Order: sequence, then structure tokens, then C-alpha cells
Amino acid sequence: MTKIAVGQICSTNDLHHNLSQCLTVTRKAVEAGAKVIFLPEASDYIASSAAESVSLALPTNRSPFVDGLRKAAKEHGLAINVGIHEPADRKEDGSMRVKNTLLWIDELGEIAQKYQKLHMFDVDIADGPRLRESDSVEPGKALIPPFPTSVGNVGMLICFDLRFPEPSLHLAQSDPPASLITYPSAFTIPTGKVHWSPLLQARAIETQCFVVAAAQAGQHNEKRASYGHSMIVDPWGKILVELGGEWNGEPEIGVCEVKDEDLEWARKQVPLKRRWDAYGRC
Ligand SMILES: O=C(O)CNC(=O)[C@H](CS)NC(=O)CCC(=O)C(=O)O
Repeated sequence: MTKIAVGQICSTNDLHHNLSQCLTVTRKAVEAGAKVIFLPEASDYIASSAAESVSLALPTNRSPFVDGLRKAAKEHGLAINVGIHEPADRKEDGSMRVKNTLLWIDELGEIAQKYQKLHMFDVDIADGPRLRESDSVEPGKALIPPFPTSVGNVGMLICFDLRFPEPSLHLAQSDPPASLITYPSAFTIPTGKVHWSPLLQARAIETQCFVVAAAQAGQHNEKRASYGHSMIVDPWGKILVELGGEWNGEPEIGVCEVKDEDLEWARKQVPLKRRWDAYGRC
């Protein structure tokens, strides 16, 4: 039985302020007895243009933001799961891009795992934002296998990846199989209102894993705002933690316990014996 925390922040283009928000929620998580803090996608910054995003990205070995979190992880002996940006290779047309990266910083402060977001959020929402993530972000090429941690085998995905059931099912059936899937996010408000909790609950129910989704909340700049509602869902699909959607300037956390018995219980209630013979493996 281990306690975990989700941290909800509002990142802007001020990396120093964003680090201080992350350190605030990390401190709150330590005080609450959590062994891991899950932080949102793009915790390091949310920019207002592709050019600004490219100009702010730093490699992890030269990033005061990443260094600050690594130090905190080591000092407090807790793991930190955090979404950041890294510089990527040039596009064919010569323009620069970034990677949308998720780090697992272990209890010793080391970067133990790294995942690069696969699916790009290129949309034009009616009465909502038009976003073209692929203008500035290089998509990743592969899933990373689930890895053992103090809170079970963690499978890492990011935000818009949540809309695709295949990668989470794949992680849940890997060796070792994931027992907890993390979706750090910065969901838009119009899509979040209708899609956020049903998608998170569906991913938990169909994978029979814990689903942890730390979310950005509030107004990041004149063009971007996020839905908030950070969540932790258990393998039965029950919402264990849900934070609010309003941003009052104060980064917050939600905490709950992750128990192996909950995984076993859900899997025993409804065994999901798949029929690969009829529809192929995903
Ligand atoms: O890279 C950054 O700076 C931050 N990244 C994001 O905010 C990303 C790409 S624009 N947001 C999403 O994927 C939202 C998905 C979403 O809202 C949905 O699927 O409905």
C-alpha cells in the first residue's frame, strides 16, 4: 500500500515560477506521505507560439527546471513524474522543433525513464482553440515498456494519447504488464468538459489499471486555458481523486492510496479474456 499524489499547476512561459509551483506541490505531497508526485504535461512551460516554445526548450542536462526537481526528489526520497519539453532535431524545412517528453525521476534524483509523446494534437475545435502541436513538436516513435516502481509497474503516455485505447492496452499486456498508467495533461476546456472523465475511466476499466492524470488548470496566456480536474481512477473505474477546474492561483494536490488488492479485485470481478483469434492483437 503506497500513497501517491497528483499535483495541479498553471504553467506559463515563466520557467522559474513554474518550477516554484512544482516544488510547492512536491512539498505538499511529501507532507501528505506520498511516495510519488505526478505533475502535468508541459510543467516546465506553456508558450503562446511555436517559436516561443522552441526558444524555451532546454536539454535535460542543462535545465534548471529539471535540476530543481531532481534535487527535490533526492532530498525527499520521492519519485517525480513530470512532463517537460526538450529540443528536437530540425524539420525537413529547416525549422526547429521540440519533444513533448515525460520523465520518471526516481527517489535518488536520477532520470530513470523517458517517453516522447506519440500522438500530435492538431485540431480546430468549434467555439474552442485551434491548435497544431505538430508545428512545433516532433512526435515520438515508440512506446516505452512498463517499468517497476514503488507504486507498481508504470506505463507512460501523455494527454492526447488518452484518446487512443491501443497504447494503454498494449502497456497493460506487456511484460511486465502495467499496473498504473499515467496521462499528464493540458486538456482544453471544451473537450475536457465532455471527454476527460469518461476517457480516463474507460482507460482504467478496460486496462484494469490505476490511471493517474495530473492536469494543467487555468489561463496560461491570452490564448490558452486548461480544464484542470486532475484525477486518479482505480482499476474498477472509480474516481478516487478529482481536483477542481477553477484556478485560484494556488497549486494543489490530491492524494490517495494505491493497493495491489484493488488490481486483483477488479480482475477477479470481471476477467477480460481477449479473443485475439477473432480480431487480432492490438
Ligand atoms: O506542448 C505544450 O506546450 C503543451 N502541450 C499541450 O498542451 C498538448 C498539445 S497542444 N495538449 C493536448 O494534447 C490537449 C489534448 C486535448 O485537449 C484533447 O484531446 O481534447
